[in-house]
Amino acid sequence: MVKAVVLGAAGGIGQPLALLLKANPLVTELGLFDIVNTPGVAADLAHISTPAKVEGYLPADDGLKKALAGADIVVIPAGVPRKPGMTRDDLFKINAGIVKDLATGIATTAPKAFVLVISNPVNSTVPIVAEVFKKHGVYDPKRLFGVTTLDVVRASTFVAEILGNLSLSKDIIVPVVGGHSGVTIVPLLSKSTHPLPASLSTTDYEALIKRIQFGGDEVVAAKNGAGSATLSMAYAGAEFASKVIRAVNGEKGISAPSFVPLAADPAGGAVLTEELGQELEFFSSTVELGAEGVVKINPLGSLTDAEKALVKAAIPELATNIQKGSNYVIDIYKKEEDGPARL
Ligand SMILES: NC(=O)C1=CN([C@@H]2O[C@H](COP(=O)(O)OP(=O)(O)OC[C@H]3O[C@@H](n4cnc5c(N)ncnc54)[C@H](O)[C@@H]3O)[C@@H](O)[C@H]2O)C=CC1
Ligand SMILES: O=C([O-])CC(=O)C(=O)O
Repeated sequence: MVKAVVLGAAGGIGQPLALLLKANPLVTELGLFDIVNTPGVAADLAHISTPAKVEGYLPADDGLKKALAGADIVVIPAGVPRKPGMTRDDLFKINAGIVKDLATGIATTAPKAFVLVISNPVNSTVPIVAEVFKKHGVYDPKRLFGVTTLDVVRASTFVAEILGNLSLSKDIIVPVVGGHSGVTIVPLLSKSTHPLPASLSTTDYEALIKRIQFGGDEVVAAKNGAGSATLSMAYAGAEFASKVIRAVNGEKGISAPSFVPLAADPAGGAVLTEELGQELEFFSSTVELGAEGVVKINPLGSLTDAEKALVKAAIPELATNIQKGSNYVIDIYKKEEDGPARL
């Protein structure tokens, strides 16, 4: 029995993600929460002949609480997407508050759920969820994930394109580490299951790295003001959610890159910190999954000089993004504790 909940379920990602979760036979209950339109989305999905019982909720009448009651896994694609010319960090102003409020709902209603954060900027929204959970005394770093699967999916696709065989893409695994924005996205192409052609020029190699790092911009530009990746993200989110569900159900040997707290695996986290040469509270690396969430954070291992340079370039922005997310919540709680300013 698995109850999956989507927060932001009526959106561009939320709807196709809910569809893919409804199509997953391992999901037996599907809770859909959004500030608009969830009754319609739920009624529509409920006619699909798969096991999951679907229910849609709006904020009225404690809808968030009802949606989250008994949740095993909560996926969060709530929030605004980018328009051309914006960075993911430009979304912080609006999305930070949305994610903080939803995280508060999870902390109070479903504190044991696995939480998969899609809302951007992921490098900051995951720390936001962590701080909310810490405040409520329910923080389990093994259960919190920033969804970076779309970077992995893109890397597989773009490498398959270069190899001239798209049908290979489902087997191609390229670890993509770091974070989820621009230079913080670090594809480790030397570790691809399918090596690039030896004839690939340095220019083409660098173009491939850039394309993986800025794949999101490609979609934002093509949508021309109508949002960012939704369908590929729904696919990626459903893939990652399915891995977490399978691992929780006892399947062994499941791993995937994800932006996780290094505290989820202190020993693995220490090795990674040594490799990075700097302490970061969160980093995306390949993690091994089990019934309780993260079992092991894998080290980066041996890297080419070019990859070492990419990791080095990612760290300052990543550190800033993480701090921004944590401070946002810490400052709010501090102000609440201090009480209203005296006149
Ligand atoms: N992690 C990743 O790789 C990716 C992340 N994203 C991010 O996902 C987020 C959603 O993108 P889209 O689905 O395209 O946007 P969208 O605007 O189509 O949908 C967002 C949904 O969130 C809902 N929402 C807003 N405030 C809410 C609240 N307080 N509670 C519940 N629902 C709320 C809206 O009503 C809307 O239905 C954006 O922040 C985007 O940047 C997008 C693509 C990839
Ligand atoms: O680019 C965006 O804003 C959405 C996103 O995170 C992606 O497509 O990777």
